[in-house]
Amino acid sequence: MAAPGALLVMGVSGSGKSTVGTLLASQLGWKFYDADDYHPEENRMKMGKGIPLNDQDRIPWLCNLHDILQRDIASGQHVILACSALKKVYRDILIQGKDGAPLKCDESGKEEKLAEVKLLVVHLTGSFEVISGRLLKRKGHFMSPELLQSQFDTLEPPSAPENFIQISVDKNLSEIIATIMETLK
Ligand SMILES: Nc1ncnc2c1ncn2[C@@H]1O[C@H](COP(=O)(O)OP(=O)(O)O)[C@@H](O)[C@H]1O
Ligand SMILES: O=C(O)[C@H](O)[C@@H](O)[C@H](O)[C@H](O)COP(=O)(O)O
Repeated sequence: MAAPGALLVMGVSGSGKSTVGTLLASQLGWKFYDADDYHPEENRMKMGKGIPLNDQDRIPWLCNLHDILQRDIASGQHVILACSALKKVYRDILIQGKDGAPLKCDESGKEEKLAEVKLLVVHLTGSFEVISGRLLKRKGHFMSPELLQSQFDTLEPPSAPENFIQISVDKNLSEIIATIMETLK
C-alpha cells in the first residue's frame, strides 16, 4: 500500500502500543509520539486515582494530537502515534481534528478546516487475561491496572470503512513488526 502519512498504534492499556510504536519508528526512521506524554496533568491524576477518563477529558487531548500529526505531515514527515484511541469518534478526531469531534476542541470558535490526516490504524487486540498479566508486571507507570476493565468496556474496535489492520498481542514483537511492515509494502 502507499505509505500513510501517519500510523496509529491503538488498543487498551497494556496492549503494547508504546513498545510496538517505538520499535517500528526506529525501523522505519519515522517520528514517534506517545499520546500518554500529551495528557494534561488533570487526566494523569484522574487515571492515577483509578478514575477512567471520559469524552470531555479525551477530546481536547486528541485534538491537540491531530494538530501535531497534521503539522508534521504537512512538512513531509511520516509519523507513528501510540494512542489508546478507543472509540471510533476518537479516531475520527485524530484524522479530522475538531471537525471529527462531537464537542468543540477549544473555545476559540475558529472555523477553518485543517487538512485530514491519512491514517493507517494498527489495532493490537488481546484478551483481558493476557493484557492484565502484562500490566501487573509493568512498573513505574501512572496508569492504574484496575482501569483495564473500563478500557475494554469503552473499546470500539475499528471496522470498515476505517483503514485498519488488527494484530493479536499473543504474537511476539518481531512477528507484530513484520506484519505491519508487510502491510506498508
Ligand atoms: N507482543 C508482546 N509480547 C510480550 N510482551 C509484550 C508485547 N507487547 C508489549 N509487551 C509488554 O507488555 C507491557 C505493556 O506494553 P506497553 O507497550 O507499555 O503497552 P501500552 O503502551 O499499550 O500500554 C510491557 O511490559 C511490554 O514490554
Ligand atoms: O484514553 C485513555 O483512557 C488513556 O489514553 C488511557 O488509555 C491511558 O493513557 C493509557 O492507557 C495509559 O497508558 P498505557 O496505554 O501506556 O497503559
